Amino acid sequence: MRITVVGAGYVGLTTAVCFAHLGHEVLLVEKIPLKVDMLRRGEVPIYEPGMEEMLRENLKAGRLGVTSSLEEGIQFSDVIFICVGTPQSEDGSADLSQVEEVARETAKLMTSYKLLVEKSTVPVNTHKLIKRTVERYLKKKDVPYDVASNPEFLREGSAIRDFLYPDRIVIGVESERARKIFEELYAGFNCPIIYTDPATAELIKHASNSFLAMKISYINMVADLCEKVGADIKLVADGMGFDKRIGREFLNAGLGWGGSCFPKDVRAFIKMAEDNGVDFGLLREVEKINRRRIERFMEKVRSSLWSLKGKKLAVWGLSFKPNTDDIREAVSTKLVPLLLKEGARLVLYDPKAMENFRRVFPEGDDLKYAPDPYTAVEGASALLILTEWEEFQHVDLLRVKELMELPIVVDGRNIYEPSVMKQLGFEYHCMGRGVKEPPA
Ligand SMILES: NC(=O)c1ccc[n+]([C@@H]2O[C@H](COP(=O)([O-])OP(=O)(O)OC[C@H]3O[C@@H](n4cnc5c(N)ncnc54)[C@H](O)[C@@H]3O)[C@@H](O)[C@H]2O)c1
Ligand SMILES: O=c1ccn([C@@H]2O[C@H](COP(=O)(O)OP(=O)(O)O[C@H]3O[C@H](CO)[C@@H](O)[C@H](O)[C@H]3O)[C@@H](O)[C@H]2O)c(=O)[nH]1
Repeated sequence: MRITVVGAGYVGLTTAVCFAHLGHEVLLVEKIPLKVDMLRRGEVPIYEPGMEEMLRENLKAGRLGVTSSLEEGIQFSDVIFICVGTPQSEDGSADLSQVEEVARETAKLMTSYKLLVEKSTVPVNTHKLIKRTVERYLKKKDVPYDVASNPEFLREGSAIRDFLYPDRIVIGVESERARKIFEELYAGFNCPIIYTDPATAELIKHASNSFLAMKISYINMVADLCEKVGADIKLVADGMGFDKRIGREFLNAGLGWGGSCFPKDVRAFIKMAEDNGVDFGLLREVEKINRRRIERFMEKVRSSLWSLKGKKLAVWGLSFKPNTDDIREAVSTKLVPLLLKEGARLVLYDPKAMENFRRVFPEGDDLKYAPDPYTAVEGASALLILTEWEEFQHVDLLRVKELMELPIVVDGRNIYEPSVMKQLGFEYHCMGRGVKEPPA
């Protein structure tokens, strides 16, 4: 089948590359010329494991093209996936201007049937706004079209796997013609495919994201309690997670949730509920708990070091989670300014996100970037861990200890075993876990 994908961000690029991989003919439309040039050369503007290889393979096979012309995209196929950004507006709601623009420009160019698919995360009933826009801008009023919702659930860092092997596919359609197109498109997928109305599909996406954020905030509160009573949050999460109704995923306590999705989507869901007369106080609390994680971590840093003034601190991990170079709403972007404000001198290291971070936080007298984790800890009074990159599991901790001025580690992601760290001679602070003394 021929498919047009508009927007070459995490979602659009993954959608385009994966559909091409599955044998469809895909044209990817991106409005930033620099991105178009890079993609045509087989270069990926973001770090996403496996993406570059798959992009090159599909460009070479001629199944995937990249253009900056929406007109070309509209002429290319009948199925237009809208994958543009829906960032947060000042009042917390989703800014739908990019979606509106695509709907408007598509309508102006449409001369035959099109299926417009919302893949971006949008508030409930956005499909109605798209329809209204299309009606307004259609040059010939009798051109048939459908608008459908097919929300995307992929995670950054595992985007390709999540797209190709999803837990479920959700499709909100209003016509048999649109449904048939989706049936053909997703024919090879071996997972539940839920056909519903567009409003329900739009809500499934938001309800899922907010639920996951709630799960993390919940476990973070339990982690605080664990610290007070001497229990171990990892074991509590394991014990809860074996219950199939709960599940172990998204029960990792620590610095809380960030990224380009949860913060803006939880906010948008609260606003959406409020606009519809529903007070979602529960989610406001979920946000509040998440904001407090930063302060909880700072308390640990302060109490382990007394004053931060003039102290050299190493920071490992800047991306909002491992396997991505994305620093949008990453805890690092909030913690680094706080640490600098309290007088600390920082040396930062991240396997992939340093370039992005440096653009926002340029190097200065008190802020340096290290080429590897060992250089970062040289002479440091403490090591702070903000992201659980796999690489940190494999460092030589004895070498780390030797390089540091003081062997203090404040781990915001619980990546090491407290008892092992103690044996190695570290003063190890983590989130919700104490060092268990061996039984007498
Ligand atoms: N990032 C994720 O992991 C993820 C996962 C699921 C859903 N989502 C949702 O999907 C949507 C896209 O997210 P993203 O992270 O890919 O966004 P992004 O900001 O990384 O990418 C959006 C891209 O669309 C392009 N664009 C905007 N208007 C355009 C137009 N008129 N024509 C062509 N290109 C245009 C932008 O230049 C940009 O490259 C959002 O609604 C997001 O909430 C994101
Ligand atoms: O047990 C956990 C799991 C995650 N996180 C944090 O939660 C945030 C989000 O993580 P994750 O969900 O893995 O990343 P995203 O790529 O933002 O993906 C989320 O947001 C996407 C955009 O809507 C959805 O498509 C995905 O299903 C949803 O998981 C990150 O800061 C993680 O560090 C935790 O603190 N503890």
